[in-house]
Amino acid sequence: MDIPVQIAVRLKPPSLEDSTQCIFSNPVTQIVITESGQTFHVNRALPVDCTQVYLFSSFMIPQINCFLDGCDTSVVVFGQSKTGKTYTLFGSGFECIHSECDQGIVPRFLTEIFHKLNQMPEREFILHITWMQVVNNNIFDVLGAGLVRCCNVEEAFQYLQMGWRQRCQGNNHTVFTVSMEQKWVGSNGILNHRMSTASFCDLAAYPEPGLFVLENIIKELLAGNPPKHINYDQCILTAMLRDSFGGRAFTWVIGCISTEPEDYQDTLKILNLCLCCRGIKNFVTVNLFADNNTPVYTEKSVLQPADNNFNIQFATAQWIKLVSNAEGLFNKILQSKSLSDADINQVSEWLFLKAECDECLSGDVGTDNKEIGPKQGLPRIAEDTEPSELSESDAESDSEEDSHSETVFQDKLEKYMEYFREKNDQLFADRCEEYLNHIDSDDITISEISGSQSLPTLTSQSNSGRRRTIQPGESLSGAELELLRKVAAKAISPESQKIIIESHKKDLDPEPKLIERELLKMIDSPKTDDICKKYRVTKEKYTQKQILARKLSKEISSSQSQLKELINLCIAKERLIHDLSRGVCHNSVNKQYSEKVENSVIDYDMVKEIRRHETNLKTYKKQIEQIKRQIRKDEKRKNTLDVEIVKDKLKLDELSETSTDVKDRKTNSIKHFTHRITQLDSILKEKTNDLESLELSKEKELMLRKEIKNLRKTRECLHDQRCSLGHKRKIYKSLSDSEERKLLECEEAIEAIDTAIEYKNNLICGKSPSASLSDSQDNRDSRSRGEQMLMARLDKLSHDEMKTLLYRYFQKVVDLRGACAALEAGAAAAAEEAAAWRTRAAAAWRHAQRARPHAHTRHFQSIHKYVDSGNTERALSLGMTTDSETSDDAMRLVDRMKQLARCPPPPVIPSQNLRQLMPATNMPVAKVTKEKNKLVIIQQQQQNKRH
Ligand SMILES: Nc1ncnc2c1ncn2[C@@H]1O[C@H](COP(=O)(O)OP(=O)(O)OP(=O)(O)O)[C@@H](O)[C@H]1O
Repeated sequence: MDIPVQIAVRLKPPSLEDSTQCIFSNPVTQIVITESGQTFHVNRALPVDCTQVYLFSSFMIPQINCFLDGCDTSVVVFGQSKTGKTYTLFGSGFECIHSECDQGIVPRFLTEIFHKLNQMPEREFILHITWMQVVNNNIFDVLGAGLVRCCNVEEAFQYLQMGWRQRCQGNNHTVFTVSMEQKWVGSNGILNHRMSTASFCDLAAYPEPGLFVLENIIKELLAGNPPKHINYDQCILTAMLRDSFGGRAFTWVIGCISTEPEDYQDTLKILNLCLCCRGIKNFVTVNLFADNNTPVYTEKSVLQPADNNFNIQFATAQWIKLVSNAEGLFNKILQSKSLSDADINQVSEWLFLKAECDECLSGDVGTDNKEIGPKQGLPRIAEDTEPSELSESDAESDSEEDSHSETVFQDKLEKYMEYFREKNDQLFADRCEEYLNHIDSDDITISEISGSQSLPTLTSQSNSGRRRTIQPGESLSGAELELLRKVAAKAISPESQKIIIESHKKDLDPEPKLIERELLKMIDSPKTDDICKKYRVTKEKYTQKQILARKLSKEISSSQSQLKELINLCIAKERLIHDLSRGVCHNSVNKQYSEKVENSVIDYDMVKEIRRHETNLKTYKKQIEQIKRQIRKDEKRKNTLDVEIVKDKLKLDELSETSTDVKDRKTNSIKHFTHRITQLDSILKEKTNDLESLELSKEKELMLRKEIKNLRKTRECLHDQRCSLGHKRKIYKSLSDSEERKLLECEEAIEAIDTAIEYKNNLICGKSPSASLSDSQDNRDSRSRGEQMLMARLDKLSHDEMKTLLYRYFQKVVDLRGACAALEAGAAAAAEEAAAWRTRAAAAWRHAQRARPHAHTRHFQSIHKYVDSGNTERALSLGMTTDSETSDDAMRLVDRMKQLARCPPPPVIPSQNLRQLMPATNMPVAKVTKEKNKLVIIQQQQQNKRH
């Protein structure tokens, strides 16, 4: 099985506590990160304070189990000088003064191996150690005795102590090897014979030449797809590490690195080399001996064939029971729907094979078999059922013995029944628990399955077990494959296992993974886009590979069932041939000569028949070979696909992790920026408002100034008009009515324009126009209710309405002024007339003085006095009382007075009073002048008041 080289990175603790660290590791995410942010994904990122125990337990247990199961293992330590390579592999030393806690991987490995072997007394083992050093491409045996046999841990430690003392110090490579041969008979009666080697290599630091050669080989291996021939014999080191890189060992590479900034470049080099190793795939297999898996019978069983026969029959019966139990259990598990697709396939296949077995056992195999007899037994152990026929013949020869053996048989039957029932129940309970644990946590330790007891059950679970019957020792058994699969699963790190489970789960779940959805939804950015793209491409590949793997599984299982059919046919044929041959022999040996002649024709036919069957058998065997080759090819392809799927899954996970990181960082920065933007936005809004108001006020000011300018122009025009009209009136002493009105309009308009200019000036100066225009509290208080209502109404008028109203008032004012002027003129004429009359009255008086007595004089004097003072009523009343002899002039005077009394002089309306018609009666009057480019505003309200 292809298992990638596994990588662990160990950081050497900084020499000083407060010294700066330029490399960090995250044991949770298994990432080593440099100060520049460069990340290295490894299988184990060990913490800087990682103890020797932690290091050992974090990845060496699966290696030990693998080694015990017959696989080669390897630990290779890379690193610059003084980074703890030797410390990691061996510890600080093996003298009494050295603490056990400091023991490195090698002593712990030896301790654990001997401990486990002690727990498995059924295993015979021979364990050897070697300790070699490569100094300048020369090999140097540290122990001086080549392979050294160790029977127990104490012996091993003695050699360790010795080697530690004898080893060469300096920059050289050290290779420590433990090789072990094991033999044991499994509870299934199968002899297991395995050989495994564990090598531990403490590599020299750069620039040792062998290291460069190794580096090149690693790169060659990495680039070689399909694998090309690698020349390992370039130097001693690479020859020794042949199995560790691109070979058959289950390899862990440990990168020992320094965290000191001055070693940064060297550290990066080591990390990159480690990462290169990660891409190498080793083909790990169980090293089986050529004589493995052949049934082994104990002495007793050889001596008592009848008992053995019985045992086999009984075992067959129990086996059938066991298989039925398993069937029930599998059906239950299938119904629970908690299995992945691959598991469902496996279980379905198992059930299918079971059904086939049932058919076979019920005697419906074929006509050939039927001819032979009813006792078929299981196809795989068909030859073992032969002794049953023997027992028949024995029965004929010795019937007495039979009756005795029947009682013994009954006793034994009961004993074995009890024993098998117990065993069966226990086995199933164990398997069931293991299986459920596997479903729950996917965390079966290899040690659980590596024991000899677990093998039969695993064989029963695996269809590949059939291959053993076909070609013993040539390929791996189902149990072994299962074991390797689990070793591979263990070796891939718990994270990868999770991924596999996830991927299985996902197959059942049509909903895409959350992270995937999230990833696809991610915010657009070049980096995220790239990740998304990569993720999609990898995902597509991954899905295709999964489909292909499933297809291959199906193909394999159909080939296997085909194979099974053919094997059954072969067995049947062999039996037939065997029986026919026996028949021929029997004829030729036992019969008389005459009978022989009689039967020679029959024999001839039988021989022909045998030949025919033999030809058929050959064809079947050829087909079997072909199918086997095909299966092997498919399985290899599937294994490669499986590894690729796991790799893709890892890649997908990495990508999703990266994208999550990017996304998190992005979200954080987006949050930060959003906050900042909100802040800036509010500031901007404030500033914009200020600016707007400033701009507005500037614009407004400009507008106002423009308006004032225009108003002034209009005022000038009006003023000109007024002047010309006034001039005309001066010249011609009077004006036409329309001209008079025009003059008044001009004057009023000029006054209105002045007010408007004053108003706009107020606005420019920043005085609230409303303050000047709107009614102040005083005004409001002083107003009558009617006025207040009127003001309220005016406030609600629209612009146009206000314009119309103002225009009307303007016309009214002009009208009033016109009327006023007319009245003034009338009054002036009347005054003139009164003066004329007074002159005439005086003349008349003088005339009367001369003609009348003094009494009248006083009377007329008082009349005149009242007329002069304007008290016409009084003058009139006096006039009434005048004598009848009063002159005609006096009478005319009286008439005129009466006329004047009926038309009193019109009241003079000062023009400024017209302003009171406007709502703002106390509008401030400001005089705006320019003085050295500054506006000087003189408040004139007081003056107005005085007016
Ligand atoms: N993780 C660690 N914890 C405690 N001590 C350590 C650690 N790593 C290394 N040391 C100590 O650092 C020193 C150097 O370690 P070691 O000799 O193992 O380095 P090295 O890489 O094998 O060096 P060289 O290449 O020269 O053989 C030793 O004294 C060892 O005890």
